Order: sequence, then structure tokens, then C-alpha cells
Amino acid sequence: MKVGYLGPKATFTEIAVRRVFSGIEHIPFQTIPGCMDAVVEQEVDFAVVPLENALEGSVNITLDYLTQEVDLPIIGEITLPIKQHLMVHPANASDWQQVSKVYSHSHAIAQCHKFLHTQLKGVPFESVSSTAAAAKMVMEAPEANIAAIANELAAEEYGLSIVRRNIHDFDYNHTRFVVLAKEQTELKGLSGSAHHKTTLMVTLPSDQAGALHQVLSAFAWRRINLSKIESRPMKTGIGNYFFIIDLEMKLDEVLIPGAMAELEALGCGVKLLGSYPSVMVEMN
Ligand SMILES: O=C(O)C(=O)Cc1ccccc1
Repeated sequence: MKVGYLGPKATFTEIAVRRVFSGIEHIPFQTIPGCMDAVVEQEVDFAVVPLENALEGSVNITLDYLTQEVDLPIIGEITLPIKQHLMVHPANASDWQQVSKVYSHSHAIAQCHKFLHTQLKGVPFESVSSTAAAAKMVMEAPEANIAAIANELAAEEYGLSIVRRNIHDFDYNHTRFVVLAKEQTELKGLSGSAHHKTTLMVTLPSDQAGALHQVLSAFAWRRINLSKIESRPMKTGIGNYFFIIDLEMKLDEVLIPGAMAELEALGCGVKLLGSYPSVMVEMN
């Protein structure tokens, strides 16, 4: 068995993988679509990809690729606390305040905007494919005084010096990762979880007044709790959106199928993206 993740080694995604998958091979991929394609091509059995951060919101490439390019069920969710650190090559540890550029994943940069604006004012930043990819770049270029924003494991893995710890702008910084597979599978690492969610993709009938209100009513009168609703562009024209809706319950035989049937009767398109256990893990 193999699990693919957004690499290289020591990304936050790999930390999430390590907490849930033991005794199977962990394979890094350079991009989020690359991880998902690897499941489709059966190069790996599972993929773990970031979906949403508490400070920066959804990872749009994950939502869009999952809803529009591949057909893979979500079989689990892992929520991980995120701590961002500024790190440089040990050769530059004493003059880190003179760094010429800061590299990281776009979400990590966004989580540290206040720090960058106040402590490294005017220093340009650039987003790369992951936090660990940034750490690896810094390790490979000791002659350039550049910095990465990444986690503690990446500093260890790539031999970097952490010069400022916990530089994320708000303490409550968590990221949700989803586990994808080719088919619905029960994950051993998540089987003890008492918390389940169900995610639906809903498209509205065009030009129908009150359609979103009716969609929400279908959940409301059944007392199904929504933990998230997100709109994403259909990419067919301005104003054309679909919705991704997270329900705080496991797929049952009555309430969710009833709500889905009601939405279809209203003229909506409804697709089940997954019903899955959810765990919160520690950083360690
Ligand atoms: O780049 C990483 O390390 C990732 O796993 C993606 C990510 C980036 C920022 C916060 C959480 C996950």
C-alpha cells in the first residue's frame, strides 16, 4: 500500500500523513493535482492533500481539481495545528535580517503577512509549491541569503536554522487535509473517530429566485448542521457558481438521501463527494 502527498519530505501534509498512515510507503508529489492523478492512475492507493486553512480559507486548487477534474471520494479528514517558523541556511543565521527574499507556499506566506510586513518590511516574498520545497531551496543555496517559512521537521530535514519561531499571525492556525482514494475504503488510522462529515457539491438551477435559500431549507428543516458552505466559479461565465457544502453527520439512510432528493426535485445538480471520519491530530 502507498500514500501520495504534497511533497517534498517534511511538508505539513507529510506530518498529517505520518499521524494517520503507519507501515505503508509515503510517496511525495510536487503538486496537488499530481497527488490526485497518482490515485487515478493507481500509482498510489491514497492521496492526502490540504483543503482548508483556518486563517487563509480554502485551498482552491484542491477544491477545483477534486470537483472538476477527477472523480475520487473523500474517505477521511485530518486536522493539524500549524506552526510556521522562519528559517535560513546556518551560514546566514546571524544576518537573517538582511535576507533578500522569503520563499514558501502561498498559504504559509498569507498566514504570516503581519510578521513579514512588520519584521521584514520591504523584503520580497515568493510562493513555491510547498513549505518544504522552500526549505529545500534555502538549503541548496547557502551563498544566497534567502529564507523559508516552513515547519520544524523541514528545518531538521534540510539542516536549516530557525531564526524566528511561531511567526503565524494568529495562534489558532489549523489546516484540514483530506484523504482521497479510488473507491470508498475504511481507513484503519481513522476508524476510532466519533466525528463524521459528509460533503456535497451542489449546482443551482439557473435564474431561479431563492434557489440557494431553498437548498439551505432542505438541510435546515431536517436539522442537519452545516459546518461549511463555499462557492466556487463553474468557469463557464461570470456569476456561474457551484457550492460545496459540508454536513456535520455521517451519510445515513433517511435524512441526507431525503435532502439530496429534495434538491434534485428543485432542479439542482447534487453530487456526493464523500462521507468520512474526521480526526484532529497533534503536531508533536
Ligand atoms: O506546503 C506545505 O507544507 C503543505 O503541506 C501545504 C500547506 C501550506 C501551509 C499550511 C498548511 C499546508
